[in-house]
Amino acid sequence: MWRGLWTLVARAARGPRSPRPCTRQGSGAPAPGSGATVFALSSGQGRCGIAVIRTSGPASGQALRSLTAPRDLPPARKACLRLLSDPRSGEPLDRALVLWFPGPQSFTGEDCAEFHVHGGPAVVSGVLQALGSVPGLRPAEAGEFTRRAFALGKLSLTEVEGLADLIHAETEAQRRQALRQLDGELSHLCRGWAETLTKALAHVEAYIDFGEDDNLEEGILDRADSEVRELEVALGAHLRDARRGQRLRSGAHVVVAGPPNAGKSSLVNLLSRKPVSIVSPEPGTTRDVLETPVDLAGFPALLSDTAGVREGVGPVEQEGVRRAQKRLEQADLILAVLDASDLASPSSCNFLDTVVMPAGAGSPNGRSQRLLLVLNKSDLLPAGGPDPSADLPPYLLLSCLTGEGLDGLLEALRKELAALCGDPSTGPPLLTRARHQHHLQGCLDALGHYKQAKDLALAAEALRVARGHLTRITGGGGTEEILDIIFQDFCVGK
Ligand SMILES: Nc1nc2c(ncn2[C@@H]2O[C@H](COP(=O)(O)OP(=O)(O)OP(=O)(O)O)[C@@H](O)[C@H]2O)c(=O)[nH]1
Ligand SMILES: [K+]
Ligand SMILES: [Mg+2]
Repeated sequence: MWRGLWTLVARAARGPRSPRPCTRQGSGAPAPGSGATVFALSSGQGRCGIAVIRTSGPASGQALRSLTAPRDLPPARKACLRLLSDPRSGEPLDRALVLWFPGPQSFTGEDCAEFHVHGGPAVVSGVLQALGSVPGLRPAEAGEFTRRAFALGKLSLTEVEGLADLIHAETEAQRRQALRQLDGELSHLCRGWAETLTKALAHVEAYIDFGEDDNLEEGILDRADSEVRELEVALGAHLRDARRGQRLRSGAHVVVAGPPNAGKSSLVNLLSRKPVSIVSPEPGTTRDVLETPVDLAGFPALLSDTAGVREGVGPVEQEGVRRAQKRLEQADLILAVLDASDLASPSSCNFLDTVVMPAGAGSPNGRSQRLLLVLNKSDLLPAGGPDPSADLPPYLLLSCLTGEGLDGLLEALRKELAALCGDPSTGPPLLTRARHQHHLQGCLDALGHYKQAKDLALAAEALRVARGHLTRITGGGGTEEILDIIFQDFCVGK
């Protein structure tokens, strides 16, 4: 009987289809293994000290031999100095380091070669042209190296996404998150969850096949139920965190708001270290929402400058105020700016009552919004600090003019953003894309169907659907359509 059960475990683990086919069709670039060997410049464009050109495919060894003298292959994975010359004319092109990576121990899993040449444009184009003349070689499409690595099982889909994010990472926190994803933490987690479902499915199928059999382990369906319950809790916890990884990838929305002339635009310019917004003593200078991507204390953010909130103004400014309010509703974090020397003015009081206080108590739609209150122009304050009669929530003092208080503000921002985006160096791996969130939710919904299923066949089917969602996160079965989207992010040579 136990043998019967383990056959089922194995069958369920294999699933209805092989999860990782070795060749893929219909995904833009030609399927790997189709015989073509590709080459591209993999380092950046332009004049540089060293440029790296690489090839991947069965003719890589031939390409290396055709361009180098002596014409033997260097030892695997060892850099060797070689004279490169054009195989057609014999003309010397460069003296360069070459590397030979026989498959499958290479980035793509295929035979690969690397040429580390001097980075001048003429050398690079000479070597690229020489490679193009070798039979069986053609230029690589954008992302084709990584695509081949994925197709040959060298990288999972989440690792591919991590690699794309690493190439585009602009802040420290983004780099940390991308590196963790590239290291396979998210794929590992998803595979573990999928295994749990495989076990639960095996138990249900065993009961379907041998339910009447006395030899079947007792409580086998209860075991499946408790596995599903544990998984639901784990998935729920990750989904609650879902927006954090995405914020870290694309930047948290930080909206600078306040009454006219409080110094909002001055603060935006200070934080972004460039003159993004016009600053002037005239109230109502900023009329539209101005967005600028910034690195705030190591976290990526999209900073929005907005029109000063006040009433009784002309139609254009009124529209600016309406847009400011709309943007406030979408903010992940509000930077509320008031003029410290003007706290008793009607516009300051109005802003405190309508924006600052409600944010602390939970916004109208029930979810509380993060807000930092900044009292700007501290240089204008008397020695005793801001007007003690103003009943204020916790605040930070700042002078955009002198820069005093900026360090304190940056530290407060770092804490807020770490809470919003999650700390990429600790804790469980984050879901970095809407795609991950979609499949986790799909998995959770299917587990709901499992619990409500009226018969065991439907219950088993629900588990298969749930597991299908998890395997699609890491790139198993039916992901062709998203491959193109993901590989669009890659440049030629990656
Ligand atoms: N003394 C002093 N003046 C400041 C400080 N910050 C800004 N200002 C001045 O305050 C005036 C208004 O600054 P802005 O940055 O244009 O203010 P704003 O809130 O964007 O104004 P609107 O866009 O019109 O709503 C300008 O003259 C600034 O030079 C500060 O810390 N100290
Ligand atoms: K102004
Ligand atoms: Mg302004």
